[in-house]
Amino acid sequence: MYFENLKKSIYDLIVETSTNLPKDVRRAIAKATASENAGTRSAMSLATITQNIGMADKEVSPICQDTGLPTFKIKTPVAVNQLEIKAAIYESMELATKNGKLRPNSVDSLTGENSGNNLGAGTPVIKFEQWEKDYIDIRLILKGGGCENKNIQYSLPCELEGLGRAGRDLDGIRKCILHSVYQAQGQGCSAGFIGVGIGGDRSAGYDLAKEQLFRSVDDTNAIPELAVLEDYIMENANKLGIGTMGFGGETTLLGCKIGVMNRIPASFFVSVAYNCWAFRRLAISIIPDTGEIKEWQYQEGDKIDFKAEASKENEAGTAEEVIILQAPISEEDIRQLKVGDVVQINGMMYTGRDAIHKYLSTNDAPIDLNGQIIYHCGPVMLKDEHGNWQVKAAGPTTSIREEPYQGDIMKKFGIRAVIGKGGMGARTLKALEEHGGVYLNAIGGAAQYYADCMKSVEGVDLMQFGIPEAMWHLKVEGFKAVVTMDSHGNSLHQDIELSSLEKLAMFKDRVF
Ligand SMILES: O=C(O)C[C@H](O)C(=O)O
Ligand code: SF4
Repeated sequence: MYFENLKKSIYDLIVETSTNLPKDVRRAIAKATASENAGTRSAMSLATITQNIGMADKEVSPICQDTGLPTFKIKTPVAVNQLEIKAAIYESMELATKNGKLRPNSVDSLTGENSGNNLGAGTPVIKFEQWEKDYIDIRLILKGGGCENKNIQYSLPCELEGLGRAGRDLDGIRKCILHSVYQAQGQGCSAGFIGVGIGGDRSAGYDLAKEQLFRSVDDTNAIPELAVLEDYIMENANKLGIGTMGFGGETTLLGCKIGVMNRIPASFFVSVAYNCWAFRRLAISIIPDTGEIKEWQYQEGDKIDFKAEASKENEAGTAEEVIILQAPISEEDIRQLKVGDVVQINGMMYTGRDAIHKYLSTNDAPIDLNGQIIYHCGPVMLKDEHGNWQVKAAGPTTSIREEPYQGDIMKKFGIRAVIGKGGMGARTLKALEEHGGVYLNAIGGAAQYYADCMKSVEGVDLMQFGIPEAMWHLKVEGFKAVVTMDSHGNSLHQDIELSSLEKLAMFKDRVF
């Protein structure tokens, strides 16, 4: 019975972590929502984000389609069998994947094959420690790939754009942390949380940074200098004006937690783990005799119940002037769109992410893409009892990874719009101008909100790349996005990057 109970406890932890955002994270997001100016793109995005949190909770479905690299940190009393816990984790992971609570996310790095059940070499990550207490503590974080890609490690001393020299002292650390927020821009689905590790070697530094993400958002650092630094960063990183999704705005950072460990004389690392707003981490205490849950962690304070229904702000943001797009779209219509326009898509779109872009660069498309819309998205899909595919979660993925291919592919196949998040670079911008195309920024992490817009799955191609990477043919209704790169050479991402760099430079002078 112990093993069955243990499996159930871990399964519940996985489902809860994937679908129900912790109380402290909700409060931070509510605070950001309250401070954003009404009518801005950031306010509209936050309204979508909070609605999405409510929907995930209500439907017990993933908050974001990228359920990340599941990382378990476990503390056990001395006599507990750790191998049994590992076995229970494997079985629970498989079941949670089968039930659509986790996306199959474990990919063979050499062959590209998705294992389909979230198990494989190095996945999930499981780390054990022993302790003197009489219960088992299991912590889980589901940290998505987009924010993981924005982690950064500095080796001091170094030169930082906008900030100049960062030396081997508290002030140098301050500069690195501010720079880490700047370099993430909106790509890790800002506003984000950061965990910082000072010291260690390269791997211990990152471990320490990630460990900070397990601290409660509301706690105060026990080391006075670091408590001051955390407050300083929270106040000043929010002056960078990057805002939600990088649309500009008041809140760029939702939390900053800093830890320190010793280093060796030659090395001085500052490691930063960036986590998106979809900050999914929870913990349980387990009774070692029965395997049952004794207590859920992170339960302090009020729980803000975000509504699963559209709010006024969300409607207001879209109602002012929504442009309806329906594919196939003509070049003429696309050239009318300008940065800042809010669009609503009705009709067909086709998913395509990393594997598809690489494939399309050297192969024919499986369907006619002339005038069509490509959606950078790796959804969570499940078959219903009739064998039909259902979209379970389907927010955008970070588009910049497709930068080497995007412009050429749009021209080659006549694609008129791509949807993703975080924006794209100069090469794509040039192609949008030459060919007549737009980049549409969807709200990152709003996987339930977008899944709800998907009215039917009309087909799928290239399934050999696995569920997240296949080309899904989706019929949508009321799919909201913002034009952030147009065919006239304008890019909101470029503008925000420049203006935030100018603001970053205001923090050049010594503070500590
Ligand atoms: O893999 C995904 O679906 C999204 C990813 O987490 C991202 O932020 O790009
Ligand atoms: S899509 Fe955004 S919210 Fe989802 S895991 Fe990636 S960074 Fe996080």
